[in-house]
Amino acid sequence: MIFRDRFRLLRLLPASHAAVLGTISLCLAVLPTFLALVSGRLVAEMAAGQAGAALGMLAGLLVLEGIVVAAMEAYRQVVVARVDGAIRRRLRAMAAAPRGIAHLEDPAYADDLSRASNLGGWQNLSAGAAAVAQVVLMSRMLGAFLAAAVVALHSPVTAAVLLAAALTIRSIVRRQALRLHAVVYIQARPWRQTDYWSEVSAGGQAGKEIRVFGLAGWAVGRRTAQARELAAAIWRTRRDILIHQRIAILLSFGAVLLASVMLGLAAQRGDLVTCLVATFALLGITTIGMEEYEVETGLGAVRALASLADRTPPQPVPPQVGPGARFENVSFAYPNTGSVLDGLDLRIEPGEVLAIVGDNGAGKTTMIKLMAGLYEPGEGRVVCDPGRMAVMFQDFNRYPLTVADNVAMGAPDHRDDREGIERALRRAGWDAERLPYETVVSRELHDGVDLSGGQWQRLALARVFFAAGHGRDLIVLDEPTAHLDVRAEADFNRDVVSGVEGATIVLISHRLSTVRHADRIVVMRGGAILEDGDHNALMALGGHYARMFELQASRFVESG
Ligand SMILES: Nc1ncnc2c1ncn2[C@@H]1O[C@H](COP(=O)(O)OP(=O)(O)OP(=O)(O)O)[C@@H](O)[C@H]1O
Repeated sequence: MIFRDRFRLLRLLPASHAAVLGTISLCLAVLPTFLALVSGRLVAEMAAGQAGAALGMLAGLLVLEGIVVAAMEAYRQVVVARVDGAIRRRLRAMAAAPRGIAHLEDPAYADDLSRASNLGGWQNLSAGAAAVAQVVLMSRMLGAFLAAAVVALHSPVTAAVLLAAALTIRSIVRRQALRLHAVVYIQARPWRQTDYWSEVSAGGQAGKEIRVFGLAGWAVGRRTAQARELAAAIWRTRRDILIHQRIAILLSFGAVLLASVMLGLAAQRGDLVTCLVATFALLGITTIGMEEYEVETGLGAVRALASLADRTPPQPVPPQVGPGARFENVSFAYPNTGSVLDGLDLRIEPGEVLAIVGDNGAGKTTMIKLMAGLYEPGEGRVVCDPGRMAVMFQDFNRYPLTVADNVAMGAPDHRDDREGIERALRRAGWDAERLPYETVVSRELHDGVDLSGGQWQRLALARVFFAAGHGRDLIVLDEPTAHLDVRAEADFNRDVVSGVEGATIVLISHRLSTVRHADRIVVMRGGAILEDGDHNALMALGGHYARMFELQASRFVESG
């Protein structure tokens, strides 16, 4: 297990980087031994009154050591950034690959995602740093063995004792690193919550409500309290580890004592080389803790990455079905909800304008998500080709780009089709005089402007029209007129509902004036279809739709 994990770490390093890194860290690991040998020789030469070659070699080695240390520091940063960058790219690709989004809403998946992507952040779970540390660690172990071998030439017993002390200290340090890491690792979820409160208290998104309700102090306080609690667990473990350093300290002390005794004996025998080598070997082992900690913490990111890769759902082949769509006895529930759709049967005929209405939470948006393949049904079958769909969700995306680029997102391969973009915008009723097509729509970006709710909605509609212009013939609009004024809603009914030829249109709306001209209206309740027919038929039926329509109409009569 340990070896497999560590091997995994090494495999993160591109071969060329691993070779250079291995060479540099090997130099760093063996240089102390050579320095010791040359120093010993220098002393011997000085004693014989003929210092010369050794002095030059020592100076050369010291310069070399300086260069290698500086090279290691610079190169280390390059490799860490490269490995962590590659992992981030892999994570993004892995998270974006599945057609569905169920995995993104799974808290355990989100935990691993933040463990694997919080590279070098507060948790210091940097896989790159761990991979580098693993190479350094191996080189240092090799260096320690080399030093011990030189010591063994003079005193095998001393070499064995020093080596045993080194390995024991290493194993103690490793266990301590593991303990500390375990505390950090389980904190992925609470730290995500803490990040949320940071964003709420200081970010722009929630700023309006935070000010209106005077929540700033409360949000900052909540973030601080949570962060303190999490940090306290780490500090408790650190303190505990510090208190339990006895054995490591005793061992180090014993090893130093042994080296000192050797120093005395060696000095008496004039055998200074041995004691110098022993001292350097000791110095090598006492600083092994940092790498151990980096390896253990970085392994957390690597394990999370492996677990994400294992859980990435297999990719179903997108169905190549004709226009329209079908729900065949479909039942569906989200992980923590009861049944949302219950044995739903619905046929959406090619070329028809179908409206779906129903109370809040009736399952209308869920139907769209199933059609788009964002979730798989629990039972039954949804026959629909997501590749033919152009969807405007209620919470459509607001890209911090220009007006034209926002539209182009509907068919990114055709972003050069300026004419098509402008046509789509005109059809969505865009006021190009007030907001030219090159206006950047983002309040965060320099020179950007924010849009009103209705303007954003027109932009999202234009995106769908642009997609439809490039071959998407199943248009789905979830609450397309929610933010539009009355005149714009009337234009919408004229231009969209009756103006699109050949395409199938699915409209979801609580505004019954938006859907009354649809070819067919289905009324959803409790995850199943309650009523089905056109406006006149449903009015004649005098059921749920008729009551909702009369209620909305009477409100206009009263206020008019
Ligand atoms: N991602 C989700 N995870 C868990 N439950 C969800 C999720 N999305 C929706 N639900 C639940 O599924 C039910 C149906 O939601 P859905 O959005 O489909 O309703 P809707 O008919 O579109 O409602 P509305 O008219 O309010 O937009 C709701 O009870 C909601 O709580």
